[in-house]
Amino acid sequence: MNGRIALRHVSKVYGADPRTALLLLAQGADKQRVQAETGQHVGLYDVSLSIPAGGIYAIMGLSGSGKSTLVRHINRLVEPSAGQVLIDGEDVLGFGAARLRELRRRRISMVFQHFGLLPHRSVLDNVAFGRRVRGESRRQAQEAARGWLARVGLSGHEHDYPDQLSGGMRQRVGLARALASDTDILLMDEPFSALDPLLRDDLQTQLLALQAELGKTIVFITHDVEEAFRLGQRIALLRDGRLVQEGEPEAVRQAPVDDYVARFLARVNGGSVPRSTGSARG
Ligand SMILES: Nc1ncnc2c1ncn2[C@@H]1O[C@H](COP(=O)(O)OP(=O)(O)OP(=O)(O)O)[C@@H](O)[C@H]1O
Repeated sequence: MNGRIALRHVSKVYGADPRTALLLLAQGADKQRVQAETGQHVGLYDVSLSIPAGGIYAIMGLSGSGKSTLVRHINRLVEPSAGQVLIDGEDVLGFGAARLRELRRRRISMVFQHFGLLPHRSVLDNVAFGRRVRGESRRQAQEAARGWLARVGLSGHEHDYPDQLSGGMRQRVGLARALASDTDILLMDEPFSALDPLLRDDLQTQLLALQAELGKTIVFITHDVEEAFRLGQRIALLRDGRLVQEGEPEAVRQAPVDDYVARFLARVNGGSVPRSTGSARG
């Protein structure tokens, strides 16, 4: 089964000669060796996974493990060195410029860690932006934007500018903007990482409620295992560009495939490190 989004054997090498790097990787070299021998950076290697429609799929891993690289393949902000990226069974690599633009405007929106707001536009115009780009009238787009700002608790701030808001409020604007775009897929790249724990908890609760109500397909990157387990209906763990384990949180928690995963999971196991099973994924 494909799922809404599927990656098939996706590899990404940042550098001028990905073929040499891919050959080394196929021979069993790791990311560090590829870098030492070719000077190139491995973003991802041979990642295949399937993201079901209508749930939150959490992607976790340490810094540099390839999380952003993976997610940016979905809207083709990053082009793979090898492999396929499918949305509803269609390979987005085959899309021409016009279809790609449509994909980004109508199907997929993105929320970034550092908000990505337009500094010289009001909060209202930031949230309305995606709808304006799609050709909606200013009045209609602003009306929808007002509704989403109310949903994330920001009524009364429509005419503020981003730099007048706290980090938590800016992130709510980012979320409202993505929701206002009315896309069925939401990519969220460490959206809550810069926030203090209480705010973070609050936004996680809000995201879970919104997802349950709206049924969007959300791909959520985090380096925080507790956040991944709280939000994800499925989780994937990356290490050095490779997918180490993927599945439902409880299944992963009960049966980590190796000691690395077991140590990574220690925090959601009350500090104890479960024994790895050494079994297959999932
Ligand atoms: N534009 C780029 N040019 C060269 N190397 C890159 C580029 N983008 C990412 N990389 C490398 O690819 C690897 C994966 O990076 P990526 O940003 O996807 O990881 P990440 O898990 O999202 O990290 P973080 O949590 O720090 O954001 C890293 O080694 C990184 O240095």
